[in-house]
Amino acid sequence: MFSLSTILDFMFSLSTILDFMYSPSTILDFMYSLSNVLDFMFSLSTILDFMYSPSTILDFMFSLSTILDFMYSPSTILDFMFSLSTILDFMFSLSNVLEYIMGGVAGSPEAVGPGAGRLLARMLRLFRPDAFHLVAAFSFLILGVVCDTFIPLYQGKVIDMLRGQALQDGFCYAIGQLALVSVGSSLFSGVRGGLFMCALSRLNKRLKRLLFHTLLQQEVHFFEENNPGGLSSRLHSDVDRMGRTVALNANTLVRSTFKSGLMLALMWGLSWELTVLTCLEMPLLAVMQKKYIASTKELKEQVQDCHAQTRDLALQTFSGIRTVRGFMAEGGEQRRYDEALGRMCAVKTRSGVYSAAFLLIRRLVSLGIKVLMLVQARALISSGQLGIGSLISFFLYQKPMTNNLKEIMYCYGDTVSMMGVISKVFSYLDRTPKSQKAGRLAPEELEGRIVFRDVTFRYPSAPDGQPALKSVDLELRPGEMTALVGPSGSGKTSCVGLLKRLYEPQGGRILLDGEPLHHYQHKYLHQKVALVSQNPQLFSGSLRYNMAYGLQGCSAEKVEEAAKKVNADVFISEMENGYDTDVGECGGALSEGQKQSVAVIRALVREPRVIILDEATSHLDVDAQHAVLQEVLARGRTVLVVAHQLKTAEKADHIVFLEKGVVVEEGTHRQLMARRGRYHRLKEELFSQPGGGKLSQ
Ligand SMILES: Nc1ncnc2c1ncn2[C@@H]1O[C@H](COP(=O)(O)OP(=O)(O)OP(=O)(O)O)[C@@H](O)[C@H]1O
Repeated sequence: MFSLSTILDFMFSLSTILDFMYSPSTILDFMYSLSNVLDFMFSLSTILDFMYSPSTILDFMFSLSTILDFMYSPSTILDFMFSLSTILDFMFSLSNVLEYIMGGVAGSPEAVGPGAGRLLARMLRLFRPDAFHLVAAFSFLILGVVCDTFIPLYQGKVIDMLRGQALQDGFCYAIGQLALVSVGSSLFSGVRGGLFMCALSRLNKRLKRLLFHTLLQQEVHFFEENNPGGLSSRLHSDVDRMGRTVALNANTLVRSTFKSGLMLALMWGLSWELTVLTCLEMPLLAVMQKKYIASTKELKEQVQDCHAQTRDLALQTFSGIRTVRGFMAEGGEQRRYDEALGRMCAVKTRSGVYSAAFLLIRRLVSLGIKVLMLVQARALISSGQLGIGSLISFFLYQKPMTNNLKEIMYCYGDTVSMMGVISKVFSYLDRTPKSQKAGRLAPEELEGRIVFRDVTFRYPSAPDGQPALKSVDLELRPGEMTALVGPSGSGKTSCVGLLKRLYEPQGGRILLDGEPLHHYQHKYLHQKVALVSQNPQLFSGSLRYNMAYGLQGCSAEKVEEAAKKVNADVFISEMENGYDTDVGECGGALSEGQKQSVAVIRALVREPRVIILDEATSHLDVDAQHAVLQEVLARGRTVLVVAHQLKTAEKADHIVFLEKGVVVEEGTHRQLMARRGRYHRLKEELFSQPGGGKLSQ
């Protein structure tokens, strides 16, 4: 018998390890199966010990007699249960309060909105491609549950057999059955956990891919309205959370519901009176849970707001560290962060106190029901309607049964708390970009003539609704360099934004070779109309990757040829890895001038017909500036320069002077100076200032 017990011990520990390996994240599952195994091992070893070791017989008898004592003396039961569970309740409530105060709370149950069922159904439909994994997982789940549920029944049977002779004929058979269901329970739940994790990671991949794709399609204004940190967190943590919550909760819900049904049937067979009392607890707790969720909804929202506020504050400070340091604003930022932390702590403490009070009341209700059950059990045993083995079986069912019900309620609360996140993610997935859909036009020959005809444009987020451009008419001719000049805020950058279709005008049209911009293919338009800005955005990767950015199949020769034309090959050849040099995060390993060279090459390799230079060469040396201008103007290209420097505007063939979103003057430098109008006045003003020469003030 000893060796049999050792083999069983070994098998149980092995199956538990396998279980854990297959479902590492399902800690609850693991703990639950572990407790089953432990339960079984405990009862088995107790039974074996009982037969072979007299001292344990005494222990066992003592524990049995304690149970019997409880049955026959209600006052002891009450004393014991009150003292034990009051201590436990108090400790639990205290730890809960502390956990909340220390900031350990996350997630918030929100009231279920009318569309919650629809959202959930849609979320579940996303699992459709994983149907095979899910069917297999649920099959193993049901097998595991069946095994699980029969464990206490066999334990009760074995205990009942002990009351007769030392060894009955069916005793070994009953132990074999018990071992079989225990091993089956661990094995099936392990395989089920593994399959669920597999389905979940596949869903995560699909959902993230889809959301990233949808976000990439949105118009630029969307990214101005939603900060990048928030979007990235939706894409990563929210998608992870919603997948995990729905998958694990569906798993737990099915398992707990099926198991509860099966257990209820077995418990009803043992004693219907005790079963009714057990079931009383559930609706009471459900009503309380609902009330608690409703009353703390606002508080939970406040906790989330506070989290977002502190996160944004830290992000803003870290990303603007140069400004913070430059203006010695560390103290101010620290104060702002401390204040935000203080607000968060206060809200969390309030939320923790509510939660602890709820928990305390819930525990007291559970305790009351337990007392009633013990009183009833005593009456049943006295009248001979219930055997000790059956009562032990019933109690062995009762705890997991209560746990199942708690799990079902937890799943409900957890899923409800995810509704806000799920609906936000779906709202992004459903969002259609507000920009006009690009057409299919992609002519082989493009002259590059741009015409702004009566263009009026207002930024969607403009606070006062004032248009940035009002009835603008202008023409950019091929082979000519046109300069946009005007004071700060006059609308120069807005013209560039419209030309690159980052925004859509509300009135008028922008034509490229006589066709509205949105008639052209998206890829074609951005290849033929290239923008080089003063502070170009570089991405982590090599110089070559950044130069050919967005161009698939761009040859190394083409990149190197463009670099030579603008004298950039000199600094590249001095770098240890040449074109393969890593530019660092956001190009942090390059100087401002080197970044501008990369941006110019990035535009040139596209062989554009229209080039927009937004003070794009301000950090280059004179030779490089000259080389860039020559290359840009070659091949009859249309060039638009946003001129912040006077000398840049003077070089242009045509100057357009903007003020408050209106074209007030245009012509060559000579014509505008002769007219002695706005351009002339600005030039005079600049020359009268020390260090003058900058047009945008
Ligand atoms: N993203 C935006 N959202 C709302 N309003 C904006 C936005 N960008 C610019 N504006 C407003 O539009 C107007 C024109 O701005 P724009 O950037 O086109 O001027 P600019 O001539 O390029 O100025 P600067 O020379 O300083 O770059 C300004 O009144 C500005 O406040």
